[in-house]
Amino acid sequence: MSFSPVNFPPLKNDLILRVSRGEKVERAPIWIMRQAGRYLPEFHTVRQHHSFFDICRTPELACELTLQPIDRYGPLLDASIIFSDILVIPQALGLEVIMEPGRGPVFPAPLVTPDDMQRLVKDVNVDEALGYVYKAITLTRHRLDGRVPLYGFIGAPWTLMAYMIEGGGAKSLHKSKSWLWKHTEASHELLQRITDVAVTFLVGQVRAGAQMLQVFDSWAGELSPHDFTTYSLPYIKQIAARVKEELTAQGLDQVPMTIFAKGAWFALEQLVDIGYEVVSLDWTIDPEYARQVTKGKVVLQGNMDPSVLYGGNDAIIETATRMVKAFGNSQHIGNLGHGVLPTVDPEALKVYLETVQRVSAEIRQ
Ligand SMILES: Cc1c2[nH]c(c1CCC(=O)O)Cc1[nH]c(c(CCC(=O)O)c1C)Cc1[nH]c(c(CCC(=O)O)c1C)Cc1[nH]c(c(CCC(=O)O)c1C)C2
Repeated sequence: MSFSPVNFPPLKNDLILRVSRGEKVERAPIWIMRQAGRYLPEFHTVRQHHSFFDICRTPELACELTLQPIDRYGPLLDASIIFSDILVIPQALGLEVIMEPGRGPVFPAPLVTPDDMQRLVKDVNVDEALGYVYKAITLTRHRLDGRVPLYGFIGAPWTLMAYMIEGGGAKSLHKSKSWLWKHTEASHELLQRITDVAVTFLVGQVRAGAQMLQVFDSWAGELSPHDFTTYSLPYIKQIAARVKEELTAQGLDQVPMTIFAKGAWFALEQLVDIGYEVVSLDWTIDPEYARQVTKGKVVLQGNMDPSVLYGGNDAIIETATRMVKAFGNSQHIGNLGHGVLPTVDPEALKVYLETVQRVSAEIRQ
């Protein structure tokens, strides 16, 4: 069945959109990074029969997995995020990525020297290469039936550059970081090429039906403050500005944008001024400190340590309550400080969702 990105069912829960616009709301909305994924038994049932990237490329399957946590947790989740991966951009740029069981994503032929950039596709036709994500988004908007809004997302240029050079997840990023100093010009060229694809891709996701956008700079905290300011910040700033311009140019409505620069606590003051409505925090940042630094200029998202979900219900309730109170009745979107881990008990996550919704409502009364 094919669907068009028109006549979407009316939204029944717009809490997260209202808080992102800076409106006062009755409680904190909540969603979870990686809420569709390996901790859910229903994910493994589908995954047994299909490879990871086949699922991403098959709108029916990507839609099904996106809906799994929404079906399971019902009103305890206030947003959905399209099932895909940040590594679809390197694929669109011409690099092969395979998902190895137990190991995660692997690039059989990563970029080793700047000469390897010749292997990248020059003028990527983003809408053609990643049109399968758009189709999954459009289908999911219809199937969600307005239950919650749908996020689109990308990986930030620095994080994607690091994957493209390291060839997958890595303990230290010395290969990709060495480019920054040895091949400075080529690094900027690579970051710019990723940025150009990212802008078109995000706008395409909104055209297809995405109602919010998140940029994952998962490896931001691997950079020194100076290098983050030089090699990440200008590009994530450019992305926010150009997406907004392009949405207007194409006659599309603006959507709230979130930046998650994991580990970049040192850059918090800069992150509020680069065009994102929401700044997502990892658990190493104290919410009260974040409120002081950001001065109400952005909505804050986060940020319990995902490992607390292994600590038993008492610890989850106590930690979540403390966190919600520390964010206060300011503009807050509940989430974890990073993605939910693959071996978490889905019932433990439920306790977290319930606690954030309940306590955030209580403190707003
Ligand atoms: C947003 C998202 C991502 N991946 C997936 C989603 C789906 C939507 C959701 O959040 O529910 C599915 C998603 N992506 C993946 C899986 C597991 C695939 C499987 O084995 O079945 C799922 C469900 C595979 C994947 N993809 C990636 C890894 C990490 C590897 C490493 O650095 O060691 C892994 C393990 C790269 C990746 N992918 C993503 C990030 C950014 C968030 C983060 O920092 O965690 C990153 C770094 C983003």
